[in-house]
Amino acid sequence: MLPFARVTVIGLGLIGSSILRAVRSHMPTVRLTGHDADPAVRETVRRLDLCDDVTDTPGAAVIDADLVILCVPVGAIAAAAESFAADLPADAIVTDVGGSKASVAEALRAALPDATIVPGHPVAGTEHSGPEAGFATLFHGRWCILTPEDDTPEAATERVRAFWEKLGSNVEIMSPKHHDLVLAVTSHVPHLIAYSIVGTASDLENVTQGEVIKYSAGGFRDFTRIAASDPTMWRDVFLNNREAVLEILQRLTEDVTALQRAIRWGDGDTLFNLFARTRAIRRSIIEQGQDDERPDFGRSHE
Ligand SMILES: NC(=O)C1=CN([C@@H]2O[C@H](COP(=O)(O)OP(=O)(O)OC[C@H]3O[C@@H](n4cnc5c(N)ncnc54)[C@H](O)[C@@H]3O)[C@@H](O)[C@H]2O)C=CC1
Ligand SMILES: O=C(O)C(=O)Cc1ccc(O)cc1
Repeated sequence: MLPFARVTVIGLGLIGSSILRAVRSHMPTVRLTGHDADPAVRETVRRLDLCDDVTDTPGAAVIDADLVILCVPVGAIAAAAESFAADLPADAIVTDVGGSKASVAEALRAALPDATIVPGHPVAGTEHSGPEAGFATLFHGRWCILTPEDDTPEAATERVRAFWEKLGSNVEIMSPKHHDLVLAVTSHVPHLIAYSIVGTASDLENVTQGEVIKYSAGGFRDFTRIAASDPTMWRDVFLNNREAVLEILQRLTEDVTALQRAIRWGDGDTLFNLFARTRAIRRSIIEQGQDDERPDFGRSHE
């Protein structure tokens, strides 16, 4: 028994197109409809034949949907939801994939006051964007976090859970506020660090005579991958998770200051103990199969 028969995806970039591909692959009888605000993206999705119908208007896309998934940058969620509000069937469930949750949940509720909404976030992605960057296995073995409201019918949350499990994900339920704090630590601040160090290195290119790029085979290269992530998407994430990101940045600043002091005073024990602890964290992530070095992670398209 499939959780949904007619699924509509609004926003057909990396995540939206990956969902289309994954539904085709895991639930081939589901009728798939897509819409994107950008006509060039709609054309690409038609050419790639990723869904049954690509509509030119958002209203036509949702008119007979039983699940609508918003896959747009979090700053565009309100406008995207408003654009189809008048055509949404009363019994449809609306979800999204935005990387921040508290402000997104509020925007969805304001735009769709009577709808059944189960906000979500697949914690799976890459630094690429657009419909050609998507792939069907993106969600395999990855967490998808759902943040239903207190009065969301449990049956609706369970159907959305079943949908993500069909795509190969593990599903966890938490409050939007807790999601935003956890993701600030594990994803948002790490991206900010990458953007920041690559920017600093680039500013220093005059001093280093081009050697930053030349010798970027080491750890710096990993930072450049993350810092190549979509500028619109990440601008919106930081503006929509301001409180948690600022809280974690404050903690990080204190910890970096402590390391600065250890280096200045030659306190090798402090440095060694931290590095040993962080090495163990990396090893436990790999043991849990949560790293990107899995053979099916789909990086072959890079
Ligand atoms: N990129 C990643 O690794 C991940 C992204 N996310 C979340 O997924 C969402 C989408 O991100 P990506 O797919 O990476 O971005 P993307 O840039 O590849 O695709 C976004 C698409 O949304 C379209 N769009 C923008 N405003 C629209 C509107 N009002 N109506 C219809 N279409 C509209 C754009 O034209 C674009 O094609 C974001 O909210 C992001 O936080 C979640 C997990 C991972
Ligand atoms: O590419 C990477 O390293 C990522 O961290 C992917 C990612 C980006 C944004 C999300 O909300 C979730 C996952």
